[in-house]
Amino acid sequence: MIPALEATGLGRRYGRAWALRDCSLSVPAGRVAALVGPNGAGKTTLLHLAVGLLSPTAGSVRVFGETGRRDRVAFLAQDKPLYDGFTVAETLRFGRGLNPSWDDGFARERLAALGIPLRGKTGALSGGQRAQVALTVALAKRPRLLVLDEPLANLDPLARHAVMRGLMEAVAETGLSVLLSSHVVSDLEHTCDWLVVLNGGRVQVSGAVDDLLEGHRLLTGPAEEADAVAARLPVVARDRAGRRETLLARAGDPVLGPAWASAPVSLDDLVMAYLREPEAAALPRPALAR
Ligand SMILES: Nc1ncnc2c1ncn2[C@@H]1O[C@H](COP(=O)(O)OP(=O)(O)OP(=O)(O)O)[C@@H](O)[C@H]1O
Repeated sequence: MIPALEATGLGRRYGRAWALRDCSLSVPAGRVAALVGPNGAGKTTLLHLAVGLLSPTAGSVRVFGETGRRDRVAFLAQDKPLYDGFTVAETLRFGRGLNPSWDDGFARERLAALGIPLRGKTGALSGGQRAQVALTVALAKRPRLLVLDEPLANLDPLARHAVMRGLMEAVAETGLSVLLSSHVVSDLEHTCDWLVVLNGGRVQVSGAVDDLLEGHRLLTGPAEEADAVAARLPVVARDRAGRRETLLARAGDPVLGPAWASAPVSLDDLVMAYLREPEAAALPRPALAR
């Protein structure tokens, strides 16, 4: 199947500084993919390249196999742009005028189900309601790929949950592919099924969340034996606390000595371990071999 997003040697420079460098990854269609990384990692740059708001300095990015056309891609920018003076109904009318594939029935039903009145001004809505209106506008374009830059920023936990649930419902109903950036990894664990970690403009991790979680373990044991364990297994990060050491290893469930405990990793453990070790990478071959 043609991937929703495929980047090959993708790079973008601002002046002499590379914001994104040598980025090669592929996100399959029908996934909810999370793009995480610290401030300045290059997330917005990658999203803008994906939707065609920026052009690459190097390499290429394809959406459903195409480098040029972006007519079935919807983009929700970081500041969730809505015209505060418009009512919700006017916002929908504006969207309908601009988008040939606009689904007005869907938009009205979705807002009614969320209890958001059409006659109110968008400027008077709560942050969570504004996020839902912006998401409804993006979904009503009936995109094949929806790209969202920090859709959970500035939302409380309930609103974050509601936004993620809305996205998952849209994916289940329409087969939509989603790429979203976020700082809040804990909100992504049960909703995103693909993970991309960007750090310092480079891709550190790209893969199915299930495979990544199954392929890593937290191993805790006596600090004096940790070097021997690390010599046998690919270790991403090490953390010593007194006489115990915890290793986050890229391994199934290794057989270790009786003094060692092995536990599954959470998405948060995994992301934090890679971000602390910028040289570590979990990428599909041949990127890993490189
Ligand atoms: N228009 C620009 N001109 C010059 N440098 C830029 C421009 N946009 C981004 N950069 C730089 O490129 C790098 C990546 O920025 P980008 O906004 O893509 O990161 P990000 O991961 O989205 O960060 P954040 O989480 O803070 O939004 C940063 O060092 C940033 O300063």
